[in-house]
Amino acid sequence: MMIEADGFLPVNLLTGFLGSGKTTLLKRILSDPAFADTAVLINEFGEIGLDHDLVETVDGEMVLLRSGCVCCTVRGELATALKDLYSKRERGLLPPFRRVIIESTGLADPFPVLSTIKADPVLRHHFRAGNVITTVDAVNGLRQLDTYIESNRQAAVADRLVITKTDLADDRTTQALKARLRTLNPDASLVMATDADLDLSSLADMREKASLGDNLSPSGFYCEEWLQLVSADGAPHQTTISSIALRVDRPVDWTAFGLWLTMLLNRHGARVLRVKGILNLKGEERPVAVHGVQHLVHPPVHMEAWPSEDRASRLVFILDGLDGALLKRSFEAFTLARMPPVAPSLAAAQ
Ligand SMILES: Nc1nc2c(ncn2[C@@H]2O[C@H](COP(=O)(O)OP(=O)(O)OP(=O)(O)O)[C@@H](O)[C@H]2O)c(=O)[nH]1
Repeated sequence: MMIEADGFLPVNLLTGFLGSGKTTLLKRILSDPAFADTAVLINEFGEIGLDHDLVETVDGEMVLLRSGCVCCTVRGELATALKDLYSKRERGLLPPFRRVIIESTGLADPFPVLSTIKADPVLRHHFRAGNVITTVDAVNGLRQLDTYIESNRQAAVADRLVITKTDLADDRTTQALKARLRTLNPDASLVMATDADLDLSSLADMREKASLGDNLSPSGFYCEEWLQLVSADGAPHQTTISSIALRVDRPVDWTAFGLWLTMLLNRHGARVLRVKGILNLKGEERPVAVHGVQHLVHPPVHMEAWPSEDRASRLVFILDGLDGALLKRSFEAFTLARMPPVAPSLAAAQ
């Protein structure tokens, strides 16, 4: 089946620092009927694909969601993923989606993503830059802007700034964050994720356009200029960021795990940029999703079902200046010590 008279499909970029609420916003977007006919590309950071696992409706690398969206994981180059998507659309293997949303990783520099479309001769015949939607966490946002250049870049190139977690932050902090964002990016519209009246469709560039004249969005125009500005003297410097994935095959004791995580974040929260995972807890049929961002631990969420056959507990940590190998040893010592296969004294006697 061939698609008729295609225009240029807008590619919207959903970005924002680690744990700032990109996936949470994306889930809302995916369930909004206004976003039927949307293809969503999800990127991953870390050794195992937890982003992918944590979207409960996903099964495999490319799925059709009930809402009419196509959802895929980007494994290699973004340009390849976009071309693949377009070719499947043309061949009628996918519904004729009208727009794309890419969820970037929390540490992504938005500029290469935006320039991918402009730079690629094939892509620029089918796609155009849509909106950059940037989530900023009200609890951790100011500190992240002070410390990480990526956070500044993500905010500076945004067409839409979405402040999340205002329900967890005091009003003064939220106002200070707003003022800071306004200085970095006076033109973007600024909304609160918790606002009951938030019109999600106003965040993305929704329209397929027929003429090339429309083929440049403000972010496409101003991107390089802005990046130079926010990279100027006095801007935060890149630090040592690494990720570590942990895996435990035996069910985990929630109390032991909770204690270990609390101790870790009390002591090193500033250096634990993000922790997320899926846990197989002792005595629980369903998996539990855990999320933390620096000192903030979000309430654990019981998921409906395991997303795949794999029943192991899996955690990904993104660390700044903290030794992942040490963290792994501490986790293993702690969790294994609390759930020995046989009593240690018996094991020693054998
Ligand atoms: N209370 C509250 N929690 C939120 C809000 N937005 C997101 N969260 C929680 O913050 C945690 C991280 O949210 P995600 O949506 O996974 O963040 P993310 O930006 O996709 O994370 P990464 O992909 O790891 O960078 C989760 O536990 C969410 O439930 C909000 O507005 N209020």
